[in-house]
Amino acid sequence: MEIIFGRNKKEQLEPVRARVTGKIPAWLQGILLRNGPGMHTVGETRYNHWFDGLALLHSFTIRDGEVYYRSKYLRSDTYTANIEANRIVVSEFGTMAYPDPCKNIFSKAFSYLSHTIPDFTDNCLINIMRCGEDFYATTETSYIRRINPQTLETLEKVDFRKYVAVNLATSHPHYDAAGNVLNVGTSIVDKGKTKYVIFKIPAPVPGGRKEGRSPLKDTEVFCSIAAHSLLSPSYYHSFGVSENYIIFLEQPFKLDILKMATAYIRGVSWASCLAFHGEDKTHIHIIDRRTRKPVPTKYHTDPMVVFHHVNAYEEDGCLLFDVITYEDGSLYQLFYLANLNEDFKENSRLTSMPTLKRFVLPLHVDKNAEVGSNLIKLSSTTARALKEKDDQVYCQPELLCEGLELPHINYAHNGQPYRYIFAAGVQWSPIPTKIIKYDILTKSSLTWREEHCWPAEPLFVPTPGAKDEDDGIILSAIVSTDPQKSPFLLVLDARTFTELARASVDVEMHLDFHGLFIPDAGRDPGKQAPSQEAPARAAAGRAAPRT
Ligand SMILES: CC1=C(/C=C/C(C)=C/C=C/C(C)=C/C=O)C(C)(C)CCC1
Ligand SMILES: [Fe+2]
Repeated sequence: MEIIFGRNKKEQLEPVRARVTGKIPAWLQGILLRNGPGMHTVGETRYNHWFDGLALLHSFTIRDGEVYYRSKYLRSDTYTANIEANRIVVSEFGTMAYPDPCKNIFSKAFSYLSHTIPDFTDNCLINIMRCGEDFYATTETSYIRRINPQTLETLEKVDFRKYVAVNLATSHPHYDAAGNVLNVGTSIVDKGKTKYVIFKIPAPVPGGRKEGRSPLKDTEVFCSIAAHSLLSPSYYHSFGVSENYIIFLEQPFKLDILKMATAYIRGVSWASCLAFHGEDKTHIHIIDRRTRKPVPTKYHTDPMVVFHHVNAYEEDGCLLFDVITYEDGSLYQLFYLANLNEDFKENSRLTSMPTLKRFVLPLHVDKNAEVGSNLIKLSSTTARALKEKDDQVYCQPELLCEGLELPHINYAHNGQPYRYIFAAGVQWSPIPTKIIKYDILTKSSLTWREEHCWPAEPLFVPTPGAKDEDDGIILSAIVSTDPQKSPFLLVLDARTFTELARASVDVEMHLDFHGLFIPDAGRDPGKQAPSQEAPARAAAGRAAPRT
């Protein structure tokens, strides 16, 4: 584990050609662009948590059967300030930093007494967001950094707060067919209110970037949801969308705002301000995308913690959504770097297994239905929704499968009926050891694994003209802890899970979090697909600009 978490990774600025074994399909042309932490120490100082590490972008450029790899640290203001000071001077999720107060790194950074919520880091290490022709590295604060997907250079810093009142925003936006981006963020005690804000970044005007127009300027509030508690909004990492609805889980895993406001003077991290409240329920908020208003029914379920939504769709007057759930908030505790060492097996044991669950909500509740009756009549599921008094519905999910994380689907089916989930497989620890294809219909799965190999989130890329949901390939960057084995890009046939090719590189590669595939211009694998009409397709499949 030392190889993965202990060392700072070197950048690979010059593209290095990979050794390809097997055959990469000729149609697969583009860039797999990914993000994750690569530097865990600066000078003599070290971060406490894996999610604190400085963002290292890396990419696999796939062209005519060849693969080129490169990596580059995101030149965030956080990175620059740390490197200049030769120590950690900006606080991250699990590490509170104490900079020289004379050096003001961020404008409002340390005016803790006048601002309840401090300015957060721009170390955007979690994912890549696509916004028209632009790509951004993202994290969960209000900052995103535009990047050049070809050279991995860092471009401007964008603060969502300039356009919409959010202090935090997820790293898992959704895209629709028109190229609009939908995301959700938390607005903390703004005008005496704490709310969750669903916001939309409209599809950019074609050619707008050339005129210096950023689509972010047109960001608008889609809908907002008042938080149940002013001083303890929920933490969330993603949300769900179906064709007509948005699903937002207000879960009992909460940020304590008063603790956050005093964290700096108390010498504790942001992570210590997050807590699971097993005594509270999970509120399920459903927004109608057509009216931009919450539906009148109040849905709730037992306390749980969800990081990743998988998908959602509507069927026979019901809204179905699939999420990976935990029984408590212990997952993030397992990623303290002190645990990710030789005693990893003992220190990082999962106490709550990630469990794929299907929730089914009745969209129209019969006023005359008896209290206590099950409102779900679908034969395909055992999920239940029990009528309670005062328009309330208590949801009992169907348990589908255990041990899945970092789920991915064929995005043409986002918000639509679907059958397959591609995911990383975890066993006793939260670090994935396999890649899984789970078939929701047959409840069976296919697995890829190899000794000493640690796979990243698998991404699905459809074959051009594909008719079937699983007609395509799976891409996953694999890190190896066997010194004899180089890291590689794995290409699997998504249908059979057989290996089509691997592209090995003799470089240090980091275990990443999330990313996307940018098909080459004119070679959009989704373009000819019949399922093209599915609402979410276009934005996910549009080609990258050439610079
Ligand atoms: C800095 C910071 C945060 C950072 C959270 C991060 C960095 C979460 C990473 C999650 C990952 C990587 C999940 C993987 O699936 C909070 C808690 C939002 C709020 C306070 C400031
Ligand atoms: Fe995630």
